[in-house]
Amino acid sequence: MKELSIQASNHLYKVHIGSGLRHSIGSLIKGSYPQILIITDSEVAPLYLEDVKQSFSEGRVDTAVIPAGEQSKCMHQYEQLLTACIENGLDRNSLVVALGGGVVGDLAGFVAATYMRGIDYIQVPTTILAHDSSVGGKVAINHEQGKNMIGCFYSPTQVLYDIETLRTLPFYEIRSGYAEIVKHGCLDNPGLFKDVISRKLTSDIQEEVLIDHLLQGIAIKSAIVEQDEKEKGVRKYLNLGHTLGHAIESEAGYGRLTHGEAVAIGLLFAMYVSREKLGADMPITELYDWLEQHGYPLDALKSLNSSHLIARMKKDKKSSAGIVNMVLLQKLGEPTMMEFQDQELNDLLNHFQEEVMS
Ligand SMILES: NC(=O)c1ccc[n+]([C@@H]2O[C@H](COP(=O)([O-])OP(=O)(O)OC[C@H]3O[C@@H](n4cnc5c(N)ncnc54)[C@H](O)[C@@H]3O)[C@@H](O)[C@H]2O)c1
Ligand SMILES: O=C(O)C(=O)C[C@@H](O)[C@H](O)[C@H](O)COP(=O)(O)O
Ligand SMILES: [Zn+2]
Repeated sequence: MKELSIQASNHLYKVHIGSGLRHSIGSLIKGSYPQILIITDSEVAPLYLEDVKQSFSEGRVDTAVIPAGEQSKCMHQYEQLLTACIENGLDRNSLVVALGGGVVGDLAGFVAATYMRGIDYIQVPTTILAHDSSVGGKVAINHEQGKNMIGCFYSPTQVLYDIETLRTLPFYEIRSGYAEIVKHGCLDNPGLFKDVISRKLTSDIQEEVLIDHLLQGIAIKSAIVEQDEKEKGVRKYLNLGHTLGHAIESEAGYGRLTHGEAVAIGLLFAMYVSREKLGADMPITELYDWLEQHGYPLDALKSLNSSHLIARMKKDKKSSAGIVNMVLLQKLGEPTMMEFQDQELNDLLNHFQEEVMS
């Protein structure tokens, strides 16, 4: 089992990565909780809920299952889960277990953050993408007008990552998760970026390779989060590819593209803008070819209206007074921020479509 520690503002928590951990969640948890609510989704439940439930030998364990998919990161599911907390009699000594991908993690984390003004929760990630979402403490639900608009910073007390669960992911969820690994490489480890895009992803990636990529991604993320938990400065860099990515997700309709697919298009755009505005030498063609080879839906942008996308980018959390603030790269491994007015962004988006995406 591999282990990493992350220093949050008010506690230190560990990330454990290993094979088959789901069978030992109950015994790996630090502290004792008389009452536990496991929150998961309708696709993960038949696969892993019983294993996790059985791992608890003491305490009352209740479960709540939300419909799988991005649309569940919403006010309705949030309210239903709070009702489940109340009806199951959870109190301030109870624990929420978020068993699933980023949707369950963000939603269950937000429930834990707000129920009785905050109770403990642990993340039990089951997707590759959740190497990113399970650490750092950003928890949220979406609003029709924008991703993660309602949320807070609230770190888990532990992250228990059972690598064996990743074996049941469909291929498009593997590539979705890899978009955030590519992002982490672009931000702080050009070697990781180059390693990933030199590979052909398959459904049976070697376990050692996968663990190595996940650990490198988590290490990059946690180093940034430890410096700036509440995103006053350098944490904004973790949003590379998300200014356009989030606009695509909400404009297309939540769940039409996966988060990673939208971020992948956003990464290409960030590289394109970095080249145009900073003269940066960017591996745009290499990344494009790798994404295309793996079937990322690169033509999704064509069907979306540019001015609608810009309006959505202006509502991004990094924007201020309607001025869009994008993460760019001076070179691989050297992120920076730049502000954009609508017209310039509109021109860049149109040229990007013509020069890179067509
Ligand atoms: N909080 C953060 O820092 C952060 C970081 C990155 C992304 N996110 C959020 O994470 C979400 C995306 O997360 P995701 O990609 O994990 O999506 P997800 O949670 O929707 O999971 C993807 C799909 O895979 C299924 N699934 C999950 N685990 C499985 C398994 N082991 N085997 C088979 N199927 C499985 C799910 O049921 C779902 O249908 C987005 O809402 C995004 O905004 C948050
Ligand atoms: O942890 C962060 O900080 C990130 O930006 C990681 C992103 O991958 C993630 O998608 C995050 O939820 C985006 O946050 P948001 O504040 O832009 O909604
Ligand atoms: Zn993301």
